[in-house]
Amino acid sequence: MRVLLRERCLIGKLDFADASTLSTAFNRKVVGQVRGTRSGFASSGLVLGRTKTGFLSQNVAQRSRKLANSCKQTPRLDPVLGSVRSYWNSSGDLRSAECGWRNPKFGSAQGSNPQQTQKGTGPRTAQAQQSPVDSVLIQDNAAASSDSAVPDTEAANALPPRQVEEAASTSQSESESNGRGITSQELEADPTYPEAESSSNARSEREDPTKEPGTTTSAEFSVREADERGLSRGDQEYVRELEVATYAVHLACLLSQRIQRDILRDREQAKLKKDQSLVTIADYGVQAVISYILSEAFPQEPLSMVAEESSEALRGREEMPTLRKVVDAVNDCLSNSPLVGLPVPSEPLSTIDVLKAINRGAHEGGKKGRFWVLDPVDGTLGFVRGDQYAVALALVDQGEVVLGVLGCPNLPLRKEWMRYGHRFYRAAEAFFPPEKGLWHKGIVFRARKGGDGAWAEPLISADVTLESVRAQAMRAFVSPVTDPAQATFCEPVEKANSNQSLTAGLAQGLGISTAPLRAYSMAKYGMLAKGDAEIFMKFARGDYKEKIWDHAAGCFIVEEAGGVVTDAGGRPLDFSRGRFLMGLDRGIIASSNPFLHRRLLAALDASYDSSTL
Ligand SMILES: Nc1ncnc2c1ncn2[C@@H]1O[C@H](COP(=O)(O)OS(=O)(=O)O)[C@@H](OP(=O)(O)O)[C@H]1O
Ligand SMILES: [Mg+2]
Repeated sequence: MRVLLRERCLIGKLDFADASTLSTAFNRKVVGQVRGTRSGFASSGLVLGRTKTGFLSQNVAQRSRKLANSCKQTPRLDPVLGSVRSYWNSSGDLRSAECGWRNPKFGSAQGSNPQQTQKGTGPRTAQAQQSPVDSVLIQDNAAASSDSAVPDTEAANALPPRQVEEAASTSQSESESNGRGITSQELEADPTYPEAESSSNARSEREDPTKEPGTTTSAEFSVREADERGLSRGDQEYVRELEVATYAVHLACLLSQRIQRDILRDREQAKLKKDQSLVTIADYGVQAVISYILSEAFPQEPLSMVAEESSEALRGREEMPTLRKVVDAVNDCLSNSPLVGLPVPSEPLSTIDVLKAINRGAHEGGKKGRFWVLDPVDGTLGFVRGDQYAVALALVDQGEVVLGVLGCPNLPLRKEWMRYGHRFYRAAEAFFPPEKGLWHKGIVFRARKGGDGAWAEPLISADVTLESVRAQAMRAFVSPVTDPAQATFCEPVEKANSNQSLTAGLAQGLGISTAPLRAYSMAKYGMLAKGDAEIFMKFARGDYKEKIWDHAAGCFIVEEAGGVVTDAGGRPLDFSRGRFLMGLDRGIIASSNPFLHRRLLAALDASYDSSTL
């Protein structure tokens, strides 16, 4: 009798030194290694399998090596997924192993010929002979995604351009003058924007039929809970704001996830702004969704928000297809509102509604009053590359950050994964099913002043209820490590955004021995808040002025998780001086505890040479 076992393995160009980290991350044993050279590029990798027998490992390694050598194009950057079939006889001896793999980059499946690869002495089973080597297990995440919803441009072109341009150019001063930005006449004149059928259908399906008009929303419920628990007024402050902000970020993350999948299929969707920074439909869409939800939840006062995007770049006839996509994405996203206990808008938002919502982000900030601070898609570069990014929302009251919500849709629960590209993580996740709960879908951090520290919860998704997400929420704590030699530091990926030679020198001075963890976006603050790294450093070059939306939410979350964030002079970041972090001394540093922070400041004092920046 023969037993056919199908082993799924992961083959990738990974450093063998990473074996233990990777096998911990996978909770799998490393069973083989691939080495080979082709076209001048070294091809090497690991084979991870579920088996515990070294027997398979040898065979797999041999087969994989042959495959690597026989391929015209060896994988250079992306890890490659493959499969191994092994044939065992009844006594447990391996008769043959076959290995196939595919480089998603080049799209061609590579596989060994079953006839040639058979090593065993016994005859092959009919089943084994008939089925070809399963050389393509999973495709690149983006290609496999089923989302489409790319609207036709005809309807968008039907919009009178003048009206849209006017709406797009509404300045904050105008919007402050009437509190809503666009006059009711303009609103009425809004042409019947082709209402997305899908949005209204989705809405009627999703609308909670059990919810009576006038019943409490979850946000109200929290306030009531707080009342019942007899909390003082001070303790209750910002409870409702935090709830609404958290729901808004959860929902907006769904929008960003969808657009990220679209972008990975079609990179043309990312555009350059005038300042040469990237912008996508997600930036506008997330800003509109969050702005809309906040202004609906707190209608008593006009929404004040300092946010990265303005609709200026959406002006003009040629931008109408983009604008149309933004409006569709916003309505599609808001149709999911019941997922977070919020009502669906009675009518889908019109183009003007969306432009107005985006333009509410033009507040100047400052010391007085309350304003929200939003980076709709922080780490746009990571976003378009299918990697880390964050949706970051904070509330500033009288110049002080009082709550923060940081959505990190691609942040893995296990820090080992941060050493690898996120697309690898997604592909491998499909390969080795997640071990723990809902955390593989992304993480949302939240905290408020006077609350009980920072919390992390899994990101909601279409099939995951708010209740199940909340049931898994955990307090987020910074790492307990105090020995710099044991510490990990993180920093921006791009050299242009931070002086990496300066940070390398500082790390060396501190005795940090591990390589820096480079990650896009405020996900780095998230990593600190959940104990994945002990230090964060960013030293912008030249006269670059840091923006408050790039740090407000992340900085607050880290502090609430027990960490310290200052500038390089040891002063707290000042979010009360407008849209920029004015008066910043050199750069931004964050540590998991005051002890490490003092050591870092001392190292900075010792090694800082102003000519290096
Ligand atoms: N020259 C320069 N120096 C320093 N910082 C800059 C610079 N240019 C842009 N930015 C801001 O940095 C934000 C991205 O920071 P990251 O930590 O994600 O950087 S990196 O992409 O990982 O290198 C990025 O945020 P997003 O625009 O939201 O991506 C910018 O606000
Ligand atoms: Mg940013």
